[in-house]
Amino acid sequence: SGEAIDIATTYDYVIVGGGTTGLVVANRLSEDPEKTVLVIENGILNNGTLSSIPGNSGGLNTAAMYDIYSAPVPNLGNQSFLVTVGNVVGGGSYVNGMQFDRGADADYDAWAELGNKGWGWQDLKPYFMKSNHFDPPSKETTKEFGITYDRTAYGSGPLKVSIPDYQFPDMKTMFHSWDKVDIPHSKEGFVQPVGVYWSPNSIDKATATRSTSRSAYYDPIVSRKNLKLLSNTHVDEILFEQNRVGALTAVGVKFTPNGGKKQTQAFASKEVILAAGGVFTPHLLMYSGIGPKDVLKAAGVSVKKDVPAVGSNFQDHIANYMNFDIQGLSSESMPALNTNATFNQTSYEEYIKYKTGPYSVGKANGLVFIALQHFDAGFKKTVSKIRSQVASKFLPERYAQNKKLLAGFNKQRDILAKQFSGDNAAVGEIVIQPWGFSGIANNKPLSRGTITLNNTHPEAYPIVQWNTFQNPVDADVMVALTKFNRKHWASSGLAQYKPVETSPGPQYQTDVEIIQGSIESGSLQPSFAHPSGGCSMMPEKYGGCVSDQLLVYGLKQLSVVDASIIPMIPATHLQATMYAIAEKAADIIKKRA
Ligand SMILES: Cc1cc2nc3c(=O)[nH]c(=O)nc-3n(C[C@H](O)[C@H](O)[C@H](O)COP(=O)(O)OP(=O)(O)OC[C@H]3O[C@@H](n4cnc5c(N)ncnc54)[C@H](O)[C@@H]3O)c2cc1C
Repeated sequence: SGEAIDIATTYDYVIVGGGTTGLVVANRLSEDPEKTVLVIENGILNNGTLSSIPGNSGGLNTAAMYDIYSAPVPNLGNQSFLVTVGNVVGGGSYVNGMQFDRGADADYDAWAELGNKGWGWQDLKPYFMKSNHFDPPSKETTKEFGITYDRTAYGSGPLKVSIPDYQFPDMKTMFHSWDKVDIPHSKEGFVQPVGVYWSPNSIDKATATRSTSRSAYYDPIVSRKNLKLLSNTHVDEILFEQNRVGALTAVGVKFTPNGGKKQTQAFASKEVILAAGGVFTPHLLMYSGIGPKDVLKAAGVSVKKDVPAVGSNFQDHIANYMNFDIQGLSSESMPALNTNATFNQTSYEEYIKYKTGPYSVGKANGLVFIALQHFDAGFKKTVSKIRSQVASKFLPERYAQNKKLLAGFNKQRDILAKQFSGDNAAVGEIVIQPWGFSGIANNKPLSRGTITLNNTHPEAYPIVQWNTFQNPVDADVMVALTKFNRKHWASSGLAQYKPVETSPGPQYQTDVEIIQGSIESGSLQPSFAHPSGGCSMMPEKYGGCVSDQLLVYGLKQLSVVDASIIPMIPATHLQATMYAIAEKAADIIKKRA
């Protein structure tokens, strides 16, 4: 792959992006040998072990990611942040933290409530099951660590997920430090995702390696004659044909193999399918002339269709990477892999020989997803604050000028206010790891970001603006969650570790100090690597970008299947949801053919 195609070629489907969703859709559409499918992916087929060995997942594999940085975020001290996106065959699934979980039923029901028929939890559940397969840990590990799970919550799909047999000894204390905390305790996160529970990783138990959209959906079918993957190749533009009355049909793409080779074209007789992800799908649409006309004009891109929804409603989870100095960790620990060369060496040999030990586990297998009332006694005040706000005051300027965008946000706000006042949807997240690192996240932001074009180089990386904390409620929630997590680290369940907060730091006590200190110490991050929403699935009256059939409004034969379509970000790491969305998308696309 990656070789130049000199002659224009026609396929039934051209898929832009061979990442998480792109490869799922490619697999399903090419099940019919009569249908031809071309996938074009900017990244390479990477066979390195940095990502495939689970124990390496603590850090970022930046070589397999884009080097794109955000616009300065006004409420985060005008800092720019890395926008984490995979640039590799497999996309995010190849570089992610391998957490595998889902949002609450209410998180998906919200999508249906926004007017998307067929996108509630009961509609999506079969597609979660269609995509995954779960392997439990050994009986001994299950017993020793008090792990609970329910196999029937998973299916028999291509993506292999598991809780590894090996667990760091401290995971037992760290996980069970939650036993007496007054929050729901869930036997299985895929059945009841609100509460504290054991959670799998996208690790194939049979090989003890990372399971990705490539390993699960592409490698096994690489020999299909009707499927072609062009890797290391950039899609530059979507090609449209205009009929006499001006209607636009997507007919193909322009692309260039990386390395200064010649630009060429490929044509799609049925559909061009965008799977370039939450950051680059909005970019490609705008660069191709589909987007808010003022954004396009400012960058000198000629407007083919004015679609204000492109690059609007952009969302992510907000993270606070808290850290505690702790004492008395077992000699077998994640930090010991970095500090003890002998332990590292024997662990690595154990992994290579027996596929077990510290290198066979990912970041961790414990998650806490909690409703606002579980961590904020003043939650009712927060709900009234949300309800009494003049929404447009806390949104990007474009919302004040666009009634549909504002109507869409107001509908989302109603749903969020309902979630914030109840206990059936999570607002906050705490990741349980067997050491002093304690990442927490506000999973239900009210602030909305934008993706726009670089005015001098519209073909270059887009301008990603998260707008973190534009709505002050988002900071209130983060403060409450930070205090709650502090309290947990000071509780008897963790007393044996004598934890001392190092990040953001105990010197920050008032609400204002907690936010300022978290920004200054660098613990606060605008993204949990879940950029989404920039081409949202919503009715047109709500300023949507694609319909519940995933077609871009006002255009023919152009669909979107990636994280851009998420209208409201669910409280979960996104990948399991992306696999389900892609499975459903493939069915929708097959049906209309
Ligand atoms: C560092 C990191 C950690 C994460 N951790 C977790 C986790 O622990 N658990 C979890 O559930 N989720 C996690 N996620 C999120 C999850 O992986 C993503 O939400 C998911 O992969 C998104 O799928 P997608 O198909 O929308 O986009 P992607 O998987 O990003 O696929 C988009 C693909 O399109 C390609 N592309 C873009 N533009 C072009 C172009 N113009 N031409 C050709 N190709 C193009 C990209 O190279 C990419 O491969 C993480 C993500 C990252 C980046």
